[in-house]
Amino acid sequence: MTLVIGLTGSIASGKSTVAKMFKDMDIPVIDADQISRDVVQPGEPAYQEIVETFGEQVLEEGGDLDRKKLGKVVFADETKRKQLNGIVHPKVREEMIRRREQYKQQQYQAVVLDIPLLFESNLTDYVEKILVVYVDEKTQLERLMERDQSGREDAEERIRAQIPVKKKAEMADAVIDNTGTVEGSLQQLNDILHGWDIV
Ligand SMILES: Nc1ncnc2c1ncn2[C@@H]1O[C@H](COP(=O)(O)OP(=O)(O)OP(=O)(O)O)[C@@H](O)[C@H]1O
Repeated sequence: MTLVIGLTGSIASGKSTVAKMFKDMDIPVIDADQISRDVVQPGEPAYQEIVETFGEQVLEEGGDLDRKKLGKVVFADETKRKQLNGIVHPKVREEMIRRREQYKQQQYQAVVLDIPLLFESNLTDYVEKILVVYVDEKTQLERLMERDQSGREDAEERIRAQIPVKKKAEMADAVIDNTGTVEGSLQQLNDILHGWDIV
């Protein structure tokens, strides 16, 4: 039996860092953000629908989707944003499930669905265990500003746009506190996986 683990957290809490630990253990990781970029590539299912809905103004010269322009078009308009999500989200979900089932068939011990907005998008039923990567607020802000070279206000606003990571931790089956060192977080991950009878 393959254990399906949902990996989530908040912006800059350390999800990618923990996802890499899973990959290093040869546990496959399905990356929702990557898939949401894949499904809008020319020739892929969501691409045509987006062009039909929003027009060629959202394309780059070479025909690729211009994500920045599209972002601008939907940013200020909730109806359009919903329209876009209505096109993209089902395709992303479909692809995540397809890959999840593939890994199950291959009888991996575990498969990880890396979904930053697992709670916000109500995808908790897609997984069996929820693992939240937590970090305290001060460290989160510092790491976000450092990584993205962004100002305090901008970083605070992006953090506020998601459910607070403390709240997510309360809804998790297991929590990694990534406020300390990466080595410390790896130790916590190993302990959690032992508890789930993996590796
Ligand atoms: N334990 C740690 N100690 C020091 N720095 C860390 C630690 N964990 C992560 N970082 C750094 O903090 C930043 C955020 O980590 P990471 O990119 O893994 O977060 P994330 O949750 O995937 O973020 P996002 O959702 O924004 O993509 C990165 O620059 C990363 O190198």
